[in-house]
Amino acid sequence: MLDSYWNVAASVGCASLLALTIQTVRRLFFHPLTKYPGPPLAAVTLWYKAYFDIVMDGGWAEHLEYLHEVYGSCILRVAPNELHFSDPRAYNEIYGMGTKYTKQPALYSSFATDLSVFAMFDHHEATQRRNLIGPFFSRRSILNLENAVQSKIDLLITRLLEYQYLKKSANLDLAFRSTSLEIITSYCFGRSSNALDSCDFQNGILTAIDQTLPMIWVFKHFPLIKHLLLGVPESLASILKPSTTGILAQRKQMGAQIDAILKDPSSLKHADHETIYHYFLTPQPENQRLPPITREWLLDEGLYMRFAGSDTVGNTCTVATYHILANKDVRDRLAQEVKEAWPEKDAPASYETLERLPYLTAVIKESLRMAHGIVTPLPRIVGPTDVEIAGAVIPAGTVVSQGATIVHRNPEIFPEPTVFNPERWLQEGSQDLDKYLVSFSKGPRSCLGINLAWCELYLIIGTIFRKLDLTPDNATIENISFREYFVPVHRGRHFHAFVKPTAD
Ligand code: HEM
Repeated sequence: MLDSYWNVAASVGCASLLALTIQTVRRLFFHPLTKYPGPPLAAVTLWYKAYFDIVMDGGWAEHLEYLHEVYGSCILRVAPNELHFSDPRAYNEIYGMGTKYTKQPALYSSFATDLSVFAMFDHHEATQRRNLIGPFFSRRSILNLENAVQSKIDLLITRLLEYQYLKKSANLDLAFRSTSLEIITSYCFGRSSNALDSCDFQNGILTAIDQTLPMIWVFKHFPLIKHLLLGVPESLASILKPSTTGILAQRKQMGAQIDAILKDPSSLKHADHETIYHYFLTPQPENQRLPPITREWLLDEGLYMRFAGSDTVGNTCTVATYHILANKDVRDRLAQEVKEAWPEKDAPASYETLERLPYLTAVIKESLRMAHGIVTPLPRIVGPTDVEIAGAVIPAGTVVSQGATIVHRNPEIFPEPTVFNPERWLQEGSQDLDKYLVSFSKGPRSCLGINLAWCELYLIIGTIFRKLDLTPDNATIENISFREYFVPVHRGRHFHAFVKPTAD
């Protein structure tokens, strides 16, 4: 009896080994991507990438830069069925207008917001959903709700000014993330996150986001874990893995808000301004009818919006402030320009006034370049037929991507890429650089919140450097170095500064 078990086990073992050997040989020598250079291990197995994502603590984007240097090629095979491009002209061919490549489900399902527009794969469905949400983030809507944004920035300034009496420096990383979180929560949902009221800007939602982010690589490479942790009762999931409590707490809190609205949609009439719920719950024209709007759909969309709108803007403001304070010339020129346009600092300055300032605009563009926006290369599946990218024929079904960090750090486009140099955006012919600023991505799946993001960046950076005199507290570049968890995650000591009001 025991013998027959051993025989079965040995046969299964041999068959598995044989299958693995055949797969390895096929991937190495007979795969359509064989002609592209890259690490052989990456061509054979997805565990190569998993190692850099999980074990190297969000180290994939950094490793890609190293690989392009080592192999000296602008197209690399970085997984059995995946190519990464470093030639910046490829960016438009992968993501630009007119492309209809599908987002790669393996990555976009890792965020536990499967029903959001962000995680939609079908091009037609995503376009329909974007058309529904788009007007809410149009420039006109942003201008209408500018006061709601400005009032949160005024609160930020008040909170930061308290630090002059506390005799300690303020954590600007948390302060900016709290501000963008508060803005997106109020703008989209008509509620306050209370993030700007919490002591030293420490608050539950940011903690939950920080707990959730490291899980995305685990969920991507081990999807079963995601289903198990999110499928079991809440109390059990948090015992199994405390970092899921963040996701569960967020779902619970926003779920309660959605339940209240679905129970009594007329409560929306009392909101201070329009929210995304007004858009979603307004009956659509017959010819554009979307699938029925469910609680789960609203929940996934809301959770993604809150994530998309908070860390991205907050991180860009932190990177901007770090570099402006580290460069006296930049700081002086910026402060002077803003002061000239906004002489009475206690009177409000509008977004439209600030966006006309050329130096402030250049500072924001340079900050977006150095903050990158989303640091994970955004994977797309090409098809339905073979296509040409960067002059090479790419077989249908191949996953392709180009990281924003690769474009933003290209010395041929941005000489001395590690230097914060707003002047590069003001030189003759610099309009051509705009097409290489890819922080918001490009084309049909580019950022839906871009208008709100620009408005926030102008108002936050303009107001900070008009009203506050900041002195960095032991700042080093490590304060803004990051690990790649889709968005940049700052691991070390956060960027802190002492705060005083400006003289006039
Ligand atoms: C500096 C700030 C921001 C940056 C750099 C940024 C960047 C990006 C990028 C690169 C994408 C494409 C992601 C992908 O293809 O996987 C994206 C998508 C998206 N962003 Fe933003 N974003 C910012 C702010 C915002 C804000 C304030 C919102 C408002 C809610 C927002 C909402 C979205 C949404 C809904 C998508 C998904 C669009 C789709 O999949 O079709 N973003 N963003």
